[in-house]
Amino acid sequence: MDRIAVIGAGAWGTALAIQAARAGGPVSLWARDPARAAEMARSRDNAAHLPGVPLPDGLAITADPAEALAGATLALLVVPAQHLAATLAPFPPLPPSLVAAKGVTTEGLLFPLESLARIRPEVTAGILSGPNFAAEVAAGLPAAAVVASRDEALREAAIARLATPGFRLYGQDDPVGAQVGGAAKNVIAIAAGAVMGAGLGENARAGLVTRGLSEIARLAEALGGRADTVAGLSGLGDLLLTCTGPGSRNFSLGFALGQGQTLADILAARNSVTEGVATAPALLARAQAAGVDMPITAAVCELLAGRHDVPSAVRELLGRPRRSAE
Ligand SMILES: NC(=O)c1ccc[n+]([C@@H]2O[C@H](COP(=O)([O-])OP(=O)(O)OC[C@H]3O[C@@H](n4cnc5c(N)ncnc54)[C@H](O)[C@@H]3O)[C@@H](O)[C@H]2O)c1
Ligand SMILES: O=P(O)(O)OC[C@H](O)CO
Repeated sequence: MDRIAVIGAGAWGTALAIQAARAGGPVSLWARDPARAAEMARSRDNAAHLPGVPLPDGLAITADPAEALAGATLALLVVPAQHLAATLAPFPPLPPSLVAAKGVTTEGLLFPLESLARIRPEVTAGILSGPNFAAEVAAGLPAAAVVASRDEALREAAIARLATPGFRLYGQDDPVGAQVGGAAKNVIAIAAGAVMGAGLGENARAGLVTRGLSEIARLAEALGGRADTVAGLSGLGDLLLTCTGPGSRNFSLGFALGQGQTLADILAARNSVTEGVATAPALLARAQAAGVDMPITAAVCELLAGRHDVPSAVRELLGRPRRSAE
């Protein structure tokens, strides 16, 4: 079986490496900190990001990019969106790759495949995205996701190598729609959490998530993606998960904001990435550049910047002129 290199040993990279080992065949997992890589290799546990899940024997852990990529025919790039390009810049040539990060960069306003193309335009690439909490995938609980790439051979090879009956992968050819959905759902999840944390009720959340889906679809279409992708696993599916699952870091951050905690205090208590925080203003700027109205994203930006609290952000949203329903 072909070797998979997983680049990034946070919760999701580790879970995907476990899944790749479960699917059969050799797997390398690259962690950026050599001391952490050594500790993970010794203890067979990712104590910092996915504690208590044994790392399978077939999983080699290294902090050396060349060692991680040696012999790999597929790479999964699972570094947070803000750090993807800087992390990969010194790496040796990459094999065909799927990016599993979800976000937009503050610098350059880039979605993950755009970040990758800036530094490695020659790499055949796609997106792996869907409603997937790392801990559940690592535990082998059933999950589904999309492999979105314009390259059919990459889609088929990745699905053949990574899917199992419990991790169902669907190939599709709209990576733009998939990466817009994956990034933007983080922002809408912050909004949903804030509404719930402030006690505004289930009706408010359902309305917000539905309007959130609409604004994601508008942006995806403006950037060349498709509305049917946004209605699928990488859009609606992931929105459902992160706007209702308290295990979502974006939802729980919004919830804490809604309860009146400050952003600084919430972030200080975390050692994990909450992509929606940096992504919200970048997504809004990208949407504005494309002439797309994203009022919920704009409200989340105001909330994160401390310019509005939840009730005033909601009042502003409700006071907007109505569009016809979409
Ligand atoms: N955790 C999940 O359930 C999940 C599921 C699907 C997608 N994702 C996406 O996967 C990506 C990675 O998230 P995660 O949950 O695995 O991370 P995590 O929160 O578990 O860990 C943070 C990761 O960020 C890395 N990091 C921190 N600062 C960095 C820097 N300056 N440069 C490079 N790397 C740095 C750390 O080494 C670590 O690997 C994100 O885009 C996230 O949205 C996560
Ligand atoms: O915990 P979150 O909010 O970062 O969401 C994790 C995944 O993206 C869910 O699909």
